[in-house]
Amino acid sequence: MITVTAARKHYGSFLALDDVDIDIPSGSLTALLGPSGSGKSTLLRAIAGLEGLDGGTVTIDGRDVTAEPPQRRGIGFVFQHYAAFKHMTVRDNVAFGLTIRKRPKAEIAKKVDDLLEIVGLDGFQHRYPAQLSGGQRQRMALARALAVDPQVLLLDEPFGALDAKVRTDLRQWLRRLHDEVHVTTVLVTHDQEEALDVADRIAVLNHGRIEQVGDPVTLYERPANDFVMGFLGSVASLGGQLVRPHDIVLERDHAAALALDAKVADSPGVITATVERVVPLGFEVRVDLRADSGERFAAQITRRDAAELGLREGETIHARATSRSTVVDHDPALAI
Ligand SMILES: Nc1ncnc2c1ncn2[C@@H]1O[C@H](COP(=O)(O)OP(=O)(O)OP(=O)(O)O)[C@@H](O)[C@H]1O
Repeated sequence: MITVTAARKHYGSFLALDDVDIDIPSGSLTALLGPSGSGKSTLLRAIAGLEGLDGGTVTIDGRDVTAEPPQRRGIGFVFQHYAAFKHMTVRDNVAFGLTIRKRPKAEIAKKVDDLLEIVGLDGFQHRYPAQLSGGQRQRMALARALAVDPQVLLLDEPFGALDAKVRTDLRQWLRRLHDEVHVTTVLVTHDQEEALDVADRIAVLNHGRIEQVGDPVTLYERPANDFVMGFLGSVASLGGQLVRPHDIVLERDHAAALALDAKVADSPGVITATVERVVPLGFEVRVDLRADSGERFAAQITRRDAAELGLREGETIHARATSRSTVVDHDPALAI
């Protein structure tokens, strides 16, 4: 378990970490998610020991490492732009941490072979970093970080510089790798889809503070506040209330909309709106709407529902958030 308690960090007069408390369970893959400048990297670097804190403590498995340098914290680190040793082969790059620790040659050879297989780079041991793709280089970086059996693996936007398809492949690969090696992993990302896809816990940061920590489903379905709700998925403002676009049901008939089972607290009720656009998104359809009040919002419905409704631009429709709606929980007692 990594425990960060009351972490504070200033850069000049700017407060980058504002009394951050977080527990990261052993064996978890925890994502630090937040917008640019929210303090994710600063928190990760503080756990790594690459950034000193103005106040607060970091413990790893019960050991207070606040005053320890990075090399004594038992961590492996991978950055967005991994600094490989260009003049060394893949094999020697991965072996680096073991070589400087003067491990026996046979042990190093076995370990490197095992790791290259785990990261899917067996057969690449004699290549140089320049002869690898960006995704392969990041996998080599992970193998190198794992070589010294770290207690904790810290990843700062490791796939940030790669194109969308490679990113998606690599994050699924990371999830499988984590299931195999179980090392406590902390991943910094600003991409909510990436966090939802790979992490078993997500901490949402904003302005140097943690807004909420929880598993992806809890954060998506029971966000503690508007910020978390808006950051983890699309939102629509319906009668002044934030709801998920796919939790909005559309009816041609006002009475049918009123009859919908909508046990949502502070339900905005039935909103009468004009269809502005119908946008096919594949399996679903996004319906852009303008309420009589002038408020614009979007509903997301299946193609089948859209076909049944036979929606046309300019028509009037009745919208309601149903009982399945994710409505922000304003009760601070329930906020995690
Ligand atoms: N060495 C530094 N000196 C001054 N300000 C810094 C320094 N490092 C970070 N900051 C500032 O602290 C804030 C938090 O930075 P941090 O890198 O932790 O954010 P982040 O959430 O990781 O953002 P990003 O996704 O853009 O990397 C930012 O406003 C940044 O400009």
